[in-house]
Amino acid sequence: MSALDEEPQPTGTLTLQTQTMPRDTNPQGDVFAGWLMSQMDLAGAILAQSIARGRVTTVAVGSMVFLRPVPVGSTVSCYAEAIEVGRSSIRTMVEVWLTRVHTGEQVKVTEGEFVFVAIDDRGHTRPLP
Ligand SMILES: CCCCCCCCCCCCCCCC(=O)SCCNC(=O)CCNC(=O)[C@H](O)C(C)(C)COP(=O)(O)OP(=O)(O)OC[C@H]1O[C@@H](n2cnc3c(N)ncnc32)[C@H](O)[C@@H]1OP(=O)(O)O
Repeated sequence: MSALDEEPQPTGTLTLQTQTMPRDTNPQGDVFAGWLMSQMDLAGAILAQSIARGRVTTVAVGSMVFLRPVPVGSTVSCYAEAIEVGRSSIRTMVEVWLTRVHTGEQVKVTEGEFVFVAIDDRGHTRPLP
C-alpha cells in the first residue's frame, strides 16, 4: 500500500458542493449544525432522486456526528452513498468534507444517515423502479 492509499478519502459520490457564508454561522464564527444538516439532506435527496427516478421525501435522519468546526468561507463538499435500498426507501450515508484553501487538503467534518422514500405526485409512497 502506498502512502497515498493511507490518506483518508471521502466515501460516496460528490453530489453537492458549496461555500459557507457569514449568515450560516453562530456567534463564534463557525457554521451552524442545522445549516450543515440541510445541505446533507439535499445531498442525500439528490442521490435518492436519481435512484428513485423522481420525487422523494425524507422519512428519517439517523445518528449524526460533528467531528470538527467549519469556519466561514470554507468550501464544503457533500458525498452521498446508498447503503440500503428497500421497496420504496433508500438509506443513505452522507459525509461532509471541507477543503483547506491553501493546501487543497480535505478533512471530514460531519457524517450522518438520511433515509428517503420515493413518493408520487400525491405524496404517497411508491415502489422504486
Ligand atoms: C432525477 C435527479 C434529480 C436531481 C435534482 C435534485 C434537486 C434537489 C431536490 C431537493 C429535494 C429536497 C428533498 C428534501 C426532503 C424534505 O425535506 S421533505 C420534508 C420532510 N419530510 C416529510 O415531510 C415526510 C413526511 N412523511 C410522510 O409523508 C410519510 O411518512 C412517508 C414518508 C410518505 C411514508 O409514508 P408511510 O405511509 O409511513 O410509508 P410506509 O409504507 O409505512 O413506509 C415506506 C418506507 O419507509 C420506511 N420507513 C418508514 N418510517 C421509517 C423510519 N422511521 N426509519 C426508516 N425507514 C422508515 C419503511 O420501512 C418503508 O420502507 P420500504 O420497505 O418500502 O423500503
